[in-house]
Amino acid sequence: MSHLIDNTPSTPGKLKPDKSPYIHNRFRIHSSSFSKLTLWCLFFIAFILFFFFLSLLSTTATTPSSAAASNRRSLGSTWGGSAWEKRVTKSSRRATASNRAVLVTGAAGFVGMHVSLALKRRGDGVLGLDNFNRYYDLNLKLARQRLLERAGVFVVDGDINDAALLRKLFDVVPFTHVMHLAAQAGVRYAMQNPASYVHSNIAGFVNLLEACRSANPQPAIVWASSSSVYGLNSKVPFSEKDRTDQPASLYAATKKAGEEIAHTYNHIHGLSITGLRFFTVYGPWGRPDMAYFFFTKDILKGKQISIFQDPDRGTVARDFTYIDDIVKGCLRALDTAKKSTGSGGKKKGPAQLRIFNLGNTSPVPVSELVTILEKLLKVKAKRKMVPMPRNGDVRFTHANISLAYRELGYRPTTDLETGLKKFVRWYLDFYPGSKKKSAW
Ligand SMILES: O=C(O)[C@H]1O[C@H](OP(=O)(O)OP(=O)(O)OC[C@H]2O[C@@H](n3ccc(=O)[nH]c3=O)[C@H](O)[C@@H]2O)[C@H](O)[C@@H](O)[C@H]1O
Repeated sequence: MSHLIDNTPSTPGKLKPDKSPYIHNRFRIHSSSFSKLTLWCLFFIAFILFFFFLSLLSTTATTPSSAAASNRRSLGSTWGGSAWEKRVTKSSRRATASNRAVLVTGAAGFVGMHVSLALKRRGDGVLGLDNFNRYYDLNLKLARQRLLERAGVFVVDGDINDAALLRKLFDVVPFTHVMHLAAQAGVRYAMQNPASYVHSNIAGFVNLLEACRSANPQPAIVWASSSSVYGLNSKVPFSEKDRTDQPASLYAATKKAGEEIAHTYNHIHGLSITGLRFFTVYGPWGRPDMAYFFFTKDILKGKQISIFQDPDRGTVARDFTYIDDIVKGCLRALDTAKKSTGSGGKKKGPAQLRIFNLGNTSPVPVSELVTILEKLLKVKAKRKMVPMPRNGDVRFTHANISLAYRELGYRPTTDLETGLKKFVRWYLDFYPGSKKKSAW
């Protein structure tokens, strides 16, 4: 130890002069073996770095598989591999009587699940796609997925913003149709998370249309617009020819933007596109963020519910439409959709572009909805009448469905009480403890 102490500099940058030849020699011997060791270490490090950068280069190269891999990482889903491809192919295989292979986006969603089941039941090839986001209870989405799985519908876990995934799906399956139901829904949530509406309803929709226009053959597209596009329009009932340039929520604005984007892709690329304006869809397996759903939950819990009232004209009402009627409308839209005219990204001629209202044509005040729920649940609601907040809601919706009737043969048959009865039966079955906890 002493020699080391002896050689410590007394002045910065200087070594003390060597006093012993022994020490001097040892130092020389050490320093020469040290420099050899350093050299070898440097070689070794350079060698490792060389291979590290080589592997980095090969993973970031823009080959489809590496792009897919990086997309997968960034979007948090997992897809790919031969077992996965087999499931995709099997699910998309149509029965002999059908000539349709349908990609259903938002398949683990409310309308998506019902439409997928109906398509599968009649023999169409059906592949689901869903990003399983956490906007509402994931367990409900997973339960829908299990139901679909049992019916032979595979739901791919992925996002419509994942271009590589969409490319892959169209490579594996020549889809004849796309039923696009994936969206960020809810009119009031847009105040909290506007970006999610832009992400799903605009960026995601464009990404999907890009995949469709490049696909060969190009599929025909049927997609979910919304009654909310009528916004502040006061002319009733709402007809497809009425004004849709006064949206009352960002949700409505993104759906309206979707309609304009659809026009562009139809015009430039020859995609056949049908937009369906759904009017407040309800029923079994519904969305927990919707009023009829959380009213049921809160009434059973004995919690107070807020019923919105218009400060000027009182009644707030909706043209509530039962899920089975909506499903029939979706299937009719699919069956009457003409083929897209483009191929390989090039338009070959004018293509079909349609928009339809799918409503029930009989608006019901929200207070009446609550009265029906009270009767079905046998529990009195704790009502609080509050002025309708100006955060996305509109006072009234009422669909004119004559165009859908004429061209699709769409005719809704379920009144609100009948539909809610089916919803309540499902709810009590799905949440078995909820009735016992009620204030009844
Ligand atoms: O047709 C559509 O295009 C949209 O339908 C649905 O929107 P809405 O018609 O607004 O349904 P929903 O929220 O169930 O409110 C129902 C009624 O309860 C009233 N309402 C609501 C909440 C509350 O606390 N109190 C209340 O009175 C409220 O004022 C309203 O009158 C979808 O969510 C939407 O994604 C979109 O698809």
